[in-house]
Amino acid sequence: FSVLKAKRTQSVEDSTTTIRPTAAAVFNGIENNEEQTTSAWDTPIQWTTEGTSNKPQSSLLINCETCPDNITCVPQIQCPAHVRMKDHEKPQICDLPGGSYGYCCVTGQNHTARRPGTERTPSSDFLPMSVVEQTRQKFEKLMHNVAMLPVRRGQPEFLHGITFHSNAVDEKKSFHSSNSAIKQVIAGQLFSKKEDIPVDDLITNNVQVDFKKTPLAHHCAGPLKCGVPNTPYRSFDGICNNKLSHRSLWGSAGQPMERLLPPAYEDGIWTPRLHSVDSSELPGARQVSSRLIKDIDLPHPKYNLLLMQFGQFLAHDVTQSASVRLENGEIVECCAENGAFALPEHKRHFACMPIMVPHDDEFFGAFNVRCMNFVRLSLAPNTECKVGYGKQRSKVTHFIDASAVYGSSEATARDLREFNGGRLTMSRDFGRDLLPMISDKKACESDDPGKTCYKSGDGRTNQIISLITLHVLFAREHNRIAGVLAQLNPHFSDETLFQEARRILIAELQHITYNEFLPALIGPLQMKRFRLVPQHHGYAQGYSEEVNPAITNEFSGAAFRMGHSIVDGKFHIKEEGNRVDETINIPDVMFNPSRMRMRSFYDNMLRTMYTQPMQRADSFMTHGLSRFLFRGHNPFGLDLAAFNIQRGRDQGLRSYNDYLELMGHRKLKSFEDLPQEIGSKLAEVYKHTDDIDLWVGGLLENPVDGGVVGSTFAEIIADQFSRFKHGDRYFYEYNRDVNPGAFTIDQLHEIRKATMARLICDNADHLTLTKVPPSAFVQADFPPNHPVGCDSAQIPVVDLKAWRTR
Ligand code: HEM
Ligand SMILES: [Ca+2]
Repeated sequence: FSVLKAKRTQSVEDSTTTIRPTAAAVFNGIENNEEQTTSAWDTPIQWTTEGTSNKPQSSLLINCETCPDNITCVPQIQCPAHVRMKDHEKPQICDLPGGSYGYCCVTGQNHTARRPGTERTPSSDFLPMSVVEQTRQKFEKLMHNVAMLPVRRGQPEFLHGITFHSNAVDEKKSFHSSNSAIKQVIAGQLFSKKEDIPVDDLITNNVQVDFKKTPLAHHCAGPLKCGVPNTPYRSFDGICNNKLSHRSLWGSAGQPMERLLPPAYEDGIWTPRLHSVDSSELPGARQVSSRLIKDIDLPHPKYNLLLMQFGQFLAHDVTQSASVRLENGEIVECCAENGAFALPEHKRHFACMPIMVPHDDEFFGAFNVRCMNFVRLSLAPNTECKVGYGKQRSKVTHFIDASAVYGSSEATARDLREFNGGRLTMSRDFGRDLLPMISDKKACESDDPGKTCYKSGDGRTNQIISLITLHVLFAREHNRIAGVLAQLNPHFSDETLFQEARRILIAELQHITYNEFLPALIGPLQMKRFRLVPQHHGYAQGYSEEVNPAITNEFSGAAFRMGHSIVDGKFHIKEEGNRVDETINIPDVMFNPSRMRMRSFYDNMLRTMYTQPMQRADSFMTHGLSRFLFRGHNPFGLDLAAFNIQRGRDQGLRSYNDYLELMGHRKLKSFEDLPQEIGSKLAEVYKHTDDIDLWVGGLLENPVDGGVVGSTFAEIIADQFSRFKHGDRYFYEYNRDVNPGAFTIDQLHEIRKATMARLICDNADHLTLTKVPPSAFVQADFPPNHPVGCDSAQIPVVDLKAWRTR
């Protein structure tokens, strides 16, 4: 939005002037809702007890380095309590790196801290047994009184279900823990209705009712004892990253997603946002998608498909939600007769939230599709044993720890290891190393023996062939490192070689993420503001055991799904010499990786990715994803844009407007606050600016300077990567005081040479790929990024001699 953008950059620029005394002055444009309670999820500091408005107008920005202990200067998005404050209560503003400003905030990133004294105490502070019994009855009814129709193999919905699959053991665990969480949610719904608890108290965790002594307490976690707190290698499941026993589960597999703002659940517990602020129904997800998310080909002028593909690989490292499943592990079906209609409500599974397709739909109408299967996400039990809203479960470790390579449990890692020379198991194919084949039928489309599907640490690997290519690249890099370490240190055991290679690979992945990928995506200002820039020398500071590294719903449900817009509908596979050999439509290579076996395909795919432009991050998406997703052999597929919109509502994301406010911007009061073209498009679909779905609003913004996404997504993404850095004790840049597996300064120096280009050089087959652009996420013909030979000084080598121990 150019208008919006102008307003926003203006406020940032303003902050560079020295006379910006109070938050109130800066934010005088922000509405204040007098009716809102002052209950908050964070505790910002007021600079003087009388309130900031008493500060002399000429005072300078406060530099938080001079603040008292445990007060930090954070971007507004990391101090969400300000949203509920009146102007004169707003926290003191302070200097952030990059010439921008933030808020002095006491609790840093703890977004759920309550203000003492504001808790609401219902008639009892424990859950009455009558509610527990009602819960049991309701749950039984939900589980057994409905048609348990599974989705059939061969349907696009089946492949969609694979997206949430990990492995049989984890699926079982997931099923039981999600059921416990659903029971807790039902109890919360019954209890809050009985006690007439306002939604606002529920969504701000302001109700102190525990169910410790009831059967619902099955999953209430006591503090976990972490055996040796200083093991040099991170655990596979991410447990015990945080040394404090009551936070030892933070960031580990199976832990709940957290949130930047309270959920928009209509009942305060788990009912999705389905209504406009004027109480009418929100426009359906498919309507929004078909009206606003068109397929227009706008290639990005600078970045290539490798950036897109690295983004998805990274997304799968840090987040995997799971949909609610049938008891036997099968996928829930909410529609009937191949999507001709939705099952009647009394027959539907409780987790059904089908996407209704209008009869005159521009595409699906012709196929008589009126219903698209959509199943709500499973939940994680409330570990504090308190009545509260449902939190979505993520199955993978939240940290950036190459869990997509090694898995998110020790058992998965074991299954992937060769137990020889520290290596991961690979399959040999025409003398090349590819991933091992998979035997679990639930992870692949077809039983056809001619079709291969591959196994890695992540269940989504076969989703698209370019993703498999990156998985091969990282698995090969692990084995390459293990091989070099074995030569340098012949006395190393298989276990030491494996763990050391893993530690180095994770460090390379983290370095490439923060050094190459993230700056391209969110631009230099956000990198500085959120303190994400890697250092050139020495160890980094900034670890805090207060920072929860958890994925936020806003990140997984909206901001990082910007990636769906940068996908191109086709791969133009070119052999050397620029002759187009094959154009592949992406639905043809979803869960259909047989091309991987062609001898030069791996090289060709890598080259295509760094040569072919990605698409711009905008409100356009290829029909390959919005009409033909996972079509298999069917004439039509699914609509990923509609899924993203429906998923945001399932996850309780608030409207786009609320996130503008969170970042300290003015809310949109009417569609006229937007440039005419965008405003009128949105007004055709939404009734009110408070209804706009976050994913849609975020994609409509202009990119930030030097970045790919608009400022709302840039901030949500920056906040997430700040959690991954400041909340991960094993982050590669930390020294021994923090990180028990810290690198020596010489080793760190080598890790900092890691680039995506070097990874390609070291792990390509070099059959048809000879030269690589030094900035591998930038298009190869974007000057001065001309491809060079792998022995060029422009692509430095990570010298593993720094790991020689004798
Ligand atoms: C290349 C083609 C891609 C396909 C076919 C694909 C497909 C999907 C599907 C089916 C889902 C689940 C949708 C739902 O039911 O909610 C999903 C989720 C997601 N996708 Fe993609 N995606 C692609 C690329 C990307 C890229 C490039 C990114 C980021 C740069 C990305 C980021 C995400 C994220 C963050 C989620 C949510 C994950 C979770 O928490 O469960 N995707 N994608
Ligand atoms: Ca991970």
